[in-house]
Amino acid sequence: MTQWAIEATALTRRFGELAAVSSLDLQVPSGSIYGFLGPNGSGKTTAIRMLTGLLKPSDGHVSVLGLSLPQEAEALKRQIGYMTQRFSLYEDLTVWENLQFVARIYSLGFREARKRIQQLLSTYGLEALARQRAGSMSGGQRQRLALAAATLHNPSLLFLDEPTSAVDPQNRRDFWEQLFDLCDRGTTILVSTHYMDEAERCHRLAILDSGQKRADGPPEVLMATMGARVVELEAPDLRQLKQDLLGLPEVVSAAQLGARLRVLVDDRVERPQQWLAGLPQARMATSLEAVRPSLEDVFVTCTGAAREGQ
Ligand SMILES: Nc1ncnc2c1ncn2[C@@H]1O[C@H](COP(=O)(O)OP(=O)(O)OP(=O)(O)O)[C@@H](O)[C@H]1O
Repeated sequence: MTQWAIEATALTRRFGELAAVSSLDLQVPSGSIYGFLGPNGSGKTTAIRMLTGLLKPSDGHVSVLGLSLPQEAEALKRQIGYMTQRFSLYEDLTVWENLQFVARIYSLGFREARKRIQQLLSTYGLEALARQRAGSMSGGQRQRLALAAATLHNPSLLFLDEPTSAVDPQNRRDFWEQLFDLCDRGTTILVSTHYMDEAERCHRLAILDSGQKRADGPPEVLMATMGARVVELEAPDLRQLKQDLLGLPEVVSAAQLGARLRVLVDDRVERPQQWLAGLPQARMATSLEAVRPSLEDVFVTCTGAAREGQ
């Protein structure tokens, strides 16, 4: 196995005037869970489609599992699994029939298919639903079926495009347990999401915005090196305080969270807590607390989202 499951250099896809993905450099380590974090329209699906060989890049080089794309896309197909954003199985077929259909696509023999399907039904808690039509299942059940279908042929690389957008928090947690199980068994996973908590579970991630990669690395490194520190304030008039603080060049962003104001202070300010406490704008503050950064803070600092949203 090569060190990198995916390597891309200057990967670009244009649709007319629009650069949906622009000069993307990427290295995804084998055996890890790698995240694409970005808002709607940031280019996550377009990048994934290029990395699966389904969409031709306008520019750049891509190698996936040692195969050059798009030239070797056909050879790649059997080695990857792809769970698309929308449920792409047959709603009129039962769970069993859907999996049988996928097994036929991968030319599994009758016995082999039956064994593998039974295995998958057990892994993904679908045994009792085997004879149920996919169209009548809940979001979480459909998602488990889609994951079973995407992994039926034991791919070494799995692409998941916003897999948890239609499921509740408990199902999301269970789903991530299943991803870690797959990863423990050696599968490399590339997963796109716009949920920050989900991105934080990845071993590494790339932050995408308007088709460009703004940052990449392990979540804890991104949080430690984002160039700002976080202080939460409590005060009587948070809306006014927010406006006042945003006028200061040292303040990267300020966002209200319930009764608190979360302030990102440029890390050139040595003691952000004391600095804020000494500002006349913050004289009414009743509490000031330094807190751990989140990926949302990283996102705000590297995309400039906070200032645009003022
Ligand atoms: N086939 C296409 N033709 C024209 N424009 C496209 C096409 N596919 C995507 N785009 C545009 O490219 C940009 C990136 O879209 P993409 O679907 O890759 O983003 P995304 O991050 O996956 O968004 P979402 O979270 O909404 O799925 C968008 O502006 C989109 O409208």
